[in-house]
Amino acid sequence: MSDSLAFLGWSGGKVLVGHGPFLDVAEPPSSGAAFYRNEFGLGDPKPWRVPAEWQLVEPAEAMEALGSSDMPLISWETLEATLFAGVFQEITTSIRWGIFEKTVPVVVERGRMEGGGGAAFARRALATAPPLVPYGFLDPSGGFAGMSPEHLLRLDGRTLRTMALAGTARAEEREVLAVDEKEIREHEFVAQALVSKLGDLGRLERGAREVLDLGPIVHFHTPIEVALDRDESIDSLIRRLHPTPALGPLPRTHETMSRLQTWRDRLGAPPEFGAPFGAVVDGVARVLVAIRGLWWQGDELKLPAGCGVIEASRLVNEWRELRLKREAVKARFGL
Ligand SMILES: C=C(O[C@H]1C=CC=C(C(=O)O)[C@@H]1O)C(=O)O
Repeated sequence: MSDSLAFLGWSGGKVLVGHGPFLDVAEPPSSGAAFYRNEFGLGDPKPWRVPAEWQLVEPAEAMEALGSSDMPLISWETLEATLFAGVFQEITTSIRWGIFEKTVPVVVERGRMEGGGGAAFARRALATAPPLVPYGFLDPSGGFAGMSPEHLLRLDGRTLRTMALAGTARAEEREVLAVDEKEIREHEFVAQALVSKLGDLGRLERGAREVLDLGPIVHFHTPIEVALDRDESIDSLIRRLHPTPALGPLPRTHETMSRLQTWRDRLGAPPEFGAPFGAVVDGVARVLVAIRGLWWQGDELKLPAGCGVIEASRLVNEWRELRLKREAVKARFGL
């Protein structure tokens, strides 16, 4: 047994826990469990990680197994707006030139930890309640843990479920979000892109756009379900969907992806931030979008957040939205 561990909120209130060492493979096993971990650009040829041991347990049991280490003390660095402002400017120029309709830069707040955090972060993530889903991957040198509100997909037999999640406001601004044209437009880019990416796979049902409450923060949410005409592999569905315009560029081309990757690298986004993270258990798959989390390596901590930028976006508002998302993550982790 090694000290590496992965977890993911599963159906029925359970959590899937996998213990390393993990065997990295190109395809998911047809029975048993494997985790899916990849980078944003999906460059890993063996993204499936088969654990040496796995269980589906109650979150409390998974938390207990992580021990009782204290939360680390964190000294956060002041986040300078200059770098983001430069990227924002380049994005708005690209939008005006017609290269993008929408893209999603990522800003990273950095901190230094005193007293190691992995297990304590994972325990906090596991304490979350739906609609947030806990996820994480830890080894002795580093890892990530978070509570994501966004499923990239859930696949059970020929039923595929996904969602558009984009458009953000503070809880107090819930009413105005519901009629905010810019936020609706931002959301509709995502919902309509999903409909057009999936429409040829079977009978698609798009649910109504509604406001999803996540405590201090609210989003527009549209559920989408497809009754698939034939069996589809999880990997091909992941590639078809990721990144949706909730995290990626619209249109999604080699060129727009590479521009986004350059901005992400410049701003220091962790490679797995916004990437699919999921698992398969006996052929049933759940794949999240890895957002609202913490990433660490040694004593260095990162808290990334992204924001959708469209033509109507303004720097000050996006900066405020990024802070809101980071504050929501800090509050959930008790930081
Ligand atoms: C990219 C993030 O959020 C996504 C999910 C919900 C709303 C979003 C938005 O309004 O921009 C983002 O698409 C993040 O939390 O870092």
